Formats: sequence, C-alpha cells, structure tokens
Amino acid sequence: KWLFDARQYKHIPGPFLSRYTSLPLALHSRGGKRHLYVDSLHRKYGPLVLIAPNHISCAHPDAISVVYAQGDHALPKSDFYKAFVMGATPNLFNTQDRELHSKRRRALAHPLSYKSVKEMEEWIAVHLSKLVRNLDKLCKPSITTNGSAKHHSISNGLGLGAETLGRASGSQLNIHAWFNCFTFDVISDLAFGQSLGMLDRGTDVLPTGSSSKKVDDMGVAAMVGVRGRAAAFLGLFPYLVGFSPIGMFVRRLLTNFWPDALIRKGLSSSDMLEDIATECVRRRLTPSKISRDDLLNRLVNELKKSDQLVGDEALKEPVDEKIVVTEAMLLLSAGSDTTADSAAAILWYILANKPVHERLVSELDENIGTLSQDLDLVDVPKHDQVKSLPYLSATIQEALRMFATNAFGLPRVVPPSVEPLMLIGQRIPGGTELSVPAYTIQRDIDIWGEDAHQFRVERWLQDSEVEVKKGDPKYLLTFGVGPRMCIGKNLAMMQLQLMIATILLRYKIELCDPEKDLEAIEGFMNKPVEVQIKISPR
Ligand code: HEM
Repeated sequence: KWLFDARQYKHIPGPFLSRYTSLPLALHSRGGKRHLYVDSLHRKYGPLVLIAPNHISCAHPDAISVVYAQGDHALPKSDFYKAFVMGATPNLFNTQDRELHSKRRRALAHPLSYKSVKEMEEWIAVHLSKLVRNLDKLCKPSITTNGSAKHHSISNGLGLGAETLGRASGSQLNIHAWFNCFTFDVISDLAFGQSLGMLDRGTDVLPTGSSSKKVDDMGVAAMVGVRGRAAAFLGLFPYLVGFSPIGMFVRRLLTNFWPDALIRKGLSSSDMLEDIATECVRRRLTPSKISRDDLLNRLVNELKKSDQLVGDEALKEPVDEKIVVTEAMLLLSAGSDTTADSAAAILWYILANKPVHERLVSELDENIGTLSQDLDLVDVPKHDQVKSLPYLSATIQEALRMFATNAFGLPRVVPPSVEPLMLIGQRIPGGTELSVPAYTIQRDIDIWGEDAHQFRVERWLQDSEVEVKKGDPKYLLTFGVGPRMCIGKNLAMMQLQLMIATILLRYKIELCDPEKDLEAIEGFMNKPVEVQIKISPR
C-alpha cells in the first residue's frame, strides 16, 4: 500500500523522502516552523507539493474554494485532528463526523453570534479595565522609603523552559503576556462562568489547589501553547492517537514514555487543562451557584434544545456534563491565546511602523477622545466606538495578513469513496489529504502584488492615495474558510479592536528593540515569542 500510495502521486512534485514518510514535515513541525518549510517547498516545486506520503499542499488561490468547500462538496477534516483529543468525547473542533459537527455548530453558533457577543460586552469591559489598571501601575514606578524608584515586578507565568513569559520592570514589559491574561480571563469568565483571575493575580499561573491534578508552575498560556505544539506534531502520526480505548491507552503511554519532553509536556498539559475545565464547569453547573446569561448558559440551553427538549422542559433536564466540559474546554483553548497572539502581533506591526502608529492615534483621538486617566475610574471605549474606524480595521487586517496566526494549511481529506477530484488541472485520488498554506497564500504576489511582503495598510482602504493592489478578504485565511471556519471570529474581532484601541489611546508605547524582528513559534497556531515594549501614560 505504501509503494502504491507513492506511485499514485508521481505527477505531484515534492521532496523524495516525503513520498514515503511524514518525518521531514514532522521535524519542521517539531521545530515550530512548519509554515516556513512548506513555503520554501512551494517556491521550489510550484503550487502543488507532496509534503507527506498522501498529503498535497495547494498554494493556489483557486484551491481555497475546493479544499474548504461548503455544502455537499465540503471535505471532512483529516485524521490529523485525532491528536486534538480533549476528554473522552469529540468536540466541535476535532470531530470528523459531519452530523455531530452540524449539531454542535448549531449549538454554539447562536451563543457566539455578533448579537450574543455584544450582549456580553460589559463582562469584556470589566477585564479590559483590569488590564488597564495593571498597566497603569506598571507605568508609574513607585518610590521606596529611601527615595529610589522601585520597579513593579510581575511573575507572569512561565514559558516552556524557565524563561519568564511576562516580566516587567518599570516601564518595560512583555505586552503579549498581559494580552494572554486578558483573553484567558475573558473566555474563562464567559465559558466557565468564572474568570481564572489572571489579571487580579498578575500571573497566568493558577494558585495551588485550583486543580486536583498537579498543576506545576507552568502558566495556563504555556500549557495551551505546548499542547498545540504536541498535537500539531502527533497529528502527523494519527494512528498513534484517537478516541478509541486503544488510542487512549497509547496516549497514556506517550504521556509517560515518549522520548521528547515537549510532547510529554504537551500531553500532560492537555490533561491538566481538562481537569481545570471540569472543575470550573462542575462548580458552575451546581444549582446553588449564581446563574447568569453568559456563554456557558447559552451553550447549555442550545445543547438541550438540540436534544429535542424545548422551553421549560429543556431547562429542567440535566445536560450531559461531559459534552459541556469538552466544549467549554475547547473554547478556553481555541478562544484565548489565539486572540492574545494576534493582538501582540498586530501591536508589534503598528509599533514597527511609526506613520501607521501616528495615524491610528489621530483616528482614535478624533473619534473617541480622552478616556479617564483616574485609576479608580478606569474607563475603556465601547465597541460601537471602535468597530467601524476605517484605519484601525485596515491595520488589523493587514497585520493579520502579514503575521498569519493560522499559518500552515488546515488539512482536509478527499473521501476514499468519491471520484478523483480535479484541483488546478490535476487529478487528486480519494484518500488524499489536502491543505492550503495560509502563510504562503497571504504573501502570494499574484494575489497581493509585488509588495506582498510589505506591511501596507493602504491596501485595505477604499480612498487610499497610495498606489497599491487592493486587499481581498477572501484570501485572508486567519479565521479559516468554509464550514469549519472559526466560530469565535466575532468575539475575537471585538476583543482585538478593543485591546488595540485602548492601549493606543491611553499609553505612549514603543518597541524595546525596534531592530529586532517579530519572533514566532508555531504549534497548531503561530505564536509570537514575546513583544517587549516601553510604556508610559500619554
Ligand atoms: C484571533 C483569534 C482567533 C483565530 C486566529 C482563530 C482561528 C481559527 C481557525 C483558523 C479555525 C479553523 C480551524 C480548522 O479548520 O482546523 C478556527 C476554528 C475554531 N475557533 Fe477560532 N480563532 C480565533 C479565536 C477564537 C475564539 C475567540 C473562539 C471562541 C470563543 C474560537 C473558537 C473556535 C472554534 C470552536 C473552532 C472550531 C470550529 C469548527 O470546527 O466548526 N476561536 N479558529
């Protein structure tokens, strides 16, 4: 079968080794640079490349609507997603079953609609205000008894090794770590009915005793990150993982004995996250606890409705706790660091481009004006004030194009039973995995023009005086495309617009090292390593 597989792809170019093994791809994935490797292969071999024995990467604009097609032509997610097991049941993100997906998607679509997210804006504002209070304090070094300036320090969660994720001294801090605290607090508040309290504690390390399993000194952001890296690697060997009892058993073995510490840590982080989510959801579902109309409440109601129970009857029935936990945990892992990573990258691009920074500040000043600078009255903009600002929206689009939070191609599979599929003039046999590499598409000069590698906000502006090829959102793959595209986009965009606007309105900021490029490491998503800024009140 192995040799047969290799023969049926002989018309597709690619590295010799990749015809027989996924190892080259896996090694680049383990190194956190898969998208750059695949991009280099496209530059060498052209738009279709065999990157693993039955996996074709398609860097062509026409491939997007075929690989991520809607309706009857939709291709299911490939076995790669088996590595994203969380709990013992599949969730909206990792299920390969079309019916289960539609059912769960319906249950979450309403709670995450723009209208519903807008109704939860006040909870987001509470956390934004806490973020600002923390940054305000860090902006102003306090004076010690001997008169010297004392720097506020923050131990803010640990990265993979011993490096501190968000240390701040005086007016220098890693804004990425603070964005993580903010987005984790928001999503845990909305999805678990209780925030993880990171902004209150100034750290993403949970207090001891918050979980029955051992949560060592690793921050939750690092747990989510390392879990993504392990899954992105193991997904290339899907026969090792999965929901079956054997898959679960093998997973246990891997967690304890896999020779690579990163993979072991990723698997045990997944267990720890599950443990945290289970405890939070269980606490929240206890009848005596306060109930409020947040994401968890809406999700529970929708799940009950999808079980054909309606009205009062639905509310009386207990919902399957396992399903709520698995979906709430998905929201925690899918809806937190992704937003923080994107916000950190957007801010980096703004600060690295002074004219863009200045124009944004003028737009915000003209449209919003000053916010309260009084620590006790921390005031943040409303989403209605920022959502339609043209320069802010264009900057966010352009930074997401350049950074590509979702950078590698999300794999789908041609069902074995169907007729070979035609893709940009080539026959693709059933059973083939296909993906469209977001990073490569988002920097393709045929789509974006000769300046595709340059940060040009003007390409998204209607009335730009600068000569530039216009941007087309259908080639921006940040949130995915098709039936499996991001369901949390409304919430993510709302947070991104509010975070960036608030920070720019309130503070004078600059990069600590403007000469340094934005460093990123990729797991399932691409993540900035850190963004160190100098910050002071405006
Ligand atoms: C800037 C932030 C975000 C980015 C870049 C992002 C990106 C993505 C992408 C690319 C996908 C498709 C994944 C695939 O096909 O394998 C996806 C799916 C998903 N995202 Fe997001 N996301 C973000 C924020 C959020 C938020 C805030 C939430 C939840 C509140 C969320 C929940 C989900 C879920 C549940 C799915 C699975 C949808 C399905 O399979 O039907 N995401 N996201």
